[in-house]
Amino acid sequence: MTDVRVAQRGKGVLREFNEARVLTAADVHVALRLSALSGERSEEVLLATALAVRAVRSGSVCLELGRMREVTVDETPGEDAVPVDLDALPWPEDAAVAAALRVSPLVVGGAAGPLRPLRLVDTDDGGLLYLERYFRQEETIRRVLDERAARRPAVDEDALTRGLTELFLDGDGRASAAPDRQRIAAAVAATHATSVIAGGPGTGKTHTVARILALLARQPGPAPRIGLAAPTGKAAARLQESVREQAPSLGLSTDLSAMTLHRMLGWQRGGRFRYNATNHLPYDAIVVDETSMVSLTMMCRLLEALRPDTRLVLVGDPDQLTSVDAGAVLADLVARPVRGTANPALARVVGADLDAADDPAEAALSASERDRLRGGVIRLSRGRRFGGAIAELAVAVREGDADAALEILRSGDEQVSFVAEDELSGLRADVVASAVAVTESAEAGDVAEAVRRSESHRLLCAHRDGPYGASWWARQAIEWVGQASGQRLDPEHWYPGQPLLVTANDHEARIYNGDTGVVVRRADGSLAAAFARGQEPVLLHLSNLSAVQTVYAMTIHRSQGSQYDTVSVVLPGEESALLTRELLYTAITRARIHVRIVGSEAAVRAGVGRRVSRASGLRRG
Ligand SMILES: Nc1ncnc2c1ncn2[C@@H]1O[C@H](COP(=O)(O)OP(=O)(O)OP(=O)(O)O)[C@@H](O)[C@H]1O
Repeated sequence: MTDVRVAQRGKGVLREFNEARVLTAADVHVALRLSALSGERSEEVLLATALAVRAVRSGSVCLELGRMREVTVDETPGEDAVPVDLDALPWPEDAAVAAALRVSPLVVGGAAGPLRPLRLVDTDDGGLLYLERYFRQEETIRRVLDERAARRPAVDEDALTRGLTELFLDGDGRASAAPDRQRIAAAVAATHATSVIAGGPGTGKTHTVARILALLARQPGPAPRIGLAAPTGKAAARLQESVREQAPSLGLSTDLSAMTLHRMLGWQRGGRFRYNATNHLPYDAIVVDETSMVSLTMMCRLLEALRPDTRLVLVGDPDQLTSVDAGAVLADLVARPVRGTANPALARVVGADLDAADDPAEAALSASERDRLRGGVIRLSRGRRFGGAIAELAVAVREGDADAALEILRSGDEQVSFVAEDELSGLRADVVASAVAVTESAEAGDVAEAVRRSESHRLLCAHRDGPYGASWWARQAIEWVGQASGQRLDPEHWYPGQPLLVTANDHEARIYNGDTGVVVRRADGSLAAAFARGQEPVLLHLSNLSAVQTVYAMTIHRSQGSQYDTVSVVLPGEESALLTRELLYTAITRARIHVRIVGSEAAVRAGVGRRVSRASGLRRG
C-alpha cells in the first residue's frame, strides 16, 4: 500500500528521513524541486533544505544548523506507528553541511539562473539557514524597528504628566502608589514610536491600553486617529468590547472599533494588501492586542505599512503559545538584546515610578527591567484579576520550576487539583454537572444563563487525535452525559444544551474561529445558537452556521484567548512533543476559579521542562 506521507520520488537520505517521519512528503518535494531547478545534487544540501522547510512548517523562521538533530517525529500517530530512533538516522557531519551550503547554487546562485532560494547567515553559534522569503521579512522587521527606534514622537510632557496622574488611580481615587508598571507602560507608549507591553492574563493590559488612548486624546492638537487590531477576529472583538466599556469613564469615544490585522491592512484577493510600503496606514497610533499570535509575515506587512510617525503599541503575553505560522515575534522582541538609548522624557514623566523602592503591591524595577525600557519594552507583572494558587502555578510553570508547580498542585488549595488518569470521578462529575446546568437553561430559553454556564467548565487536551486527544475525550464526555441523563446524545442533530465551537471566522455573523456557544430553545420552540458577545449574547439561526462543531473537549491551541471558571487539562504522555511549557501555561491561564490537571508527575515535569523552540535571527539582535 502506498503511504501518502512518503514522497515517492525521494531517494537516499531524504527518503530515510521521510520514512522516519522527520520530513513530510511536502518537505521532500520542495527540496527535490529546487534540486531539479538548480542542478544541486549534494545530499547534505538537499537534506538541509528539506529541514529548513520543515523548520518553517513547525514555526521557526530558520534552521539552526548546529541544532539540526534536535527534531521530533511528526505527530501523525497511525495505528502502525513504530518508535523511531532519531540518532540512528544517517545525519551528515555539521561541518560537511555548512561547507556544502557555502558553495551551493541554492545559496550563492548558479548558472541555471537567478534562483537563490536559500540564505546562509553566520552567527557565533553556527549557521542559520533561511528560506530567502523569511530572511527578507526578518530583515524588514529589523530595519523598520531600528529606523523607528531612532526617532521619538513629539509629546507635550505637561499634558502627559497630568494625564498619567489622573488616569492611574488606586481604589480610593488617588494616584496609585509607585512603582506602577501600568503607568510606566502608558508613558513608554506615549514617548516611544514602538512600544511592547507584555504581561500575563489579568495584569491589566487592556486596562492600560484604554488609558494610553485617553492619554493620546488629551495631547494638544487634533484628535488622533486610532487603529485597534488583533490577529484573530475573536481577539479583535474582545479588545473592542473592553475599550468601549471603559471609554465613557475615560472621556473616549464609545464608537472605537477594532478589527483583524488582515482587515486593517486591507487584505485583497491573491494575498496582497491595500496598505503597504507605498500606501501607508492612515492612523496616528495603532494598538495590536494578542501580539503573541502574530506571525513573522504579518508583522512584516504591518511594519512596512506604518507611517514613520505612527505610534505602534504591541500588547500580548509572550509566554503563551505562539502563532500557527512561522515566527514568535512578540517573544523575540521581548528577549532580543536591548537597542536604543535611554529616553530622557520617560524619566521626566514617570521618574518616581522608575526610582521607587519596593511597594507592598509591586516590587521596584530591576536593573534589567530599566534597561529594557530603552527598547520600549515593559512587562506588567501584578495580577489584577486572580491571585492565589492558579496565578502561582502559572508563574512556576512560566519560570520552569517543576518542583514548585508540583508542590502547588499537591497543596490541597481549592483553586487547583492534580489527579491521575484513572481518577476520573471529579472530571466526570464536572462534565456532567455543567452539561446538565447548560441544558436546563437552554431548554428554558434563558440564553444569557446558558452561555454563562457553558463557560463554567472546559475539558482541554494537547492533541486533537489519538488516545489523549480532544476527539477521544469528547466521545467519553458524551457517553458520561448520556449515561447521566438516560438519553443518547447525537451531535449530528441539534439539541438544546449542545456545546458549539466555531472553526472559521464568519465576519457577517460576527462569530470567530475559537468562539464557543450553545444551542438554546427560543420562546416559539425553535432552536438557535447563542454566542457570548459583551453583555448581550448573539443569537443565530442554526442554518446560518457554516463552520461549527460540537465541543465537549477542545485543544489547548483552540482555547487561546478564552477563559472558563473550571478548566480540566488532560495531559498527554511525557514523550509527547506537543507537551511544552507554553502549552501548560496557556492551559492553566484559561482558568478563572479552578484548574484540574489530569496526568502524571512525569508529564508535568516533561511539560515544564520542554520549551517551544522557535529559531529566529531577530532574537539574536
Ligand atoms: N490598575 C487597576 N486598577 C483596578 N483594576 C484593574 C487595574 N488594572 C486592571 N484592572 C482590572 O483587572 C481585570 C483584568 O484587567 P485586563 O482585562 O485589563 O487584563 P489583561 O491583561 O488585558 O487580561 P487578559 O489578557 O486576560 O485579557 C479587569 O477587571 C480590570 O478592570
